Amino acid sequence: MRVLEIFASLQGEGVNLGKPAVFVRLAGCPIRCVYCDTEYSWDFNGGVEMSPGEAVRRAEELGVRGHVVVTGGEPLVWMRRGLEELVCGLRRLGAVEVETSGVYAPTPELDACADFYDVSPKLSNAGVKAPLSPFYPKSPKVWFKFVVADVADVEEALAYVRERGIPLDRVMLMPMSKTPEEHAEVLRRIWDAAVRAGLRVTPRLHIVAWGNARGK
Ligand SMILES: C[S@@+](CC[C@H](N)C(=O)[O-])C[C@H]1O[C@@H](n2cnc3c(N)ncnc32)[C@H](O)[C@@H]1O
Ligand SMILES: Nc1nc2[nH]cc(C(=O)O)c2c(=O)[nH]1
Ligand code: SF4
Ligand SMILES: [Mg+2]
Repeated sequence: MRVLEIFASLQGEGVNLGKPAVFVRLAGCPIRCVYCDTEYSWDFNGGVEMSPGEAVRRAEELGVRGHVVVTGGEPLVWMRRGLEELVCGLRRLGAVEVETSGVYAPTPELDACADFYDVSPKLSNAGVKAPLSPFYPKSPKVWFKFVVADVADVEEALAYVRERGIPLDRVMLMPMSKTPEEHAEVLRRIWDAAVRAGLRVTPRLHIVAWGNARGK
């Protein structure tokens, strides 16, 4: 598999917000959302070739225990090519959270080792066709994060979850942002709409602290 970066940071988003964690970012994404803050991850030939065992060893060397985040790119493109071994191996460091668009259902072998799925379904603001796999609304390990930039996006997210029977307490709105200024501006823009919709909001801690810096 091709690994872009392995680093220690705080989980900046979602249900595990604020937890110290090791991040393993895999290369390659075919989805290409217009707002993507990680465009450098799209290239499938990016990063370095690494066995799952070697990636686990490097993650372990960083010394952080308790939580691991596997992300990308779209990490699930590596299913049956090492992702299952990686996620199962990383469990000796702590709980493993997989960040995914939700387009691909996990293999049973991946599902056996993943503790959380942090699924970010694509609304019309992503400008792509990326249908959600029916696996996710039914899984007890799933939390959804919808990237929103304005009131219309919040309303679209609410309609999206209602249509699919996704429980509202599993859903979070996340401000579309790459800078602290944009983060604050979008939060203010969506705040009242989130209250009206009854939807929880997750900030993006790393964006507030560092902007869109690599390795944070
Ligand atoms: C880079 S993606 C990698 C995982 C997977 N490809 C996905 O989209 O969930 C990690 C997270 O960043 C979010 N994200 C990407 N660009 C963003 C932006 N400009 N503002 C807010 N969230 C963004 C995605 O929605 C996703 O939750
Ligand atoms: N601190 C921090 N938290 C994150 N949570 C999910 C991330 C990702 O890019 O998938 C991410 C990231 O890039 N940085
Ligand atoms: S699916 Fe994730 S990594 Fe791929 S373009 Fe969209 S936000 Fe970026
Ligand atoms: Mg990120």
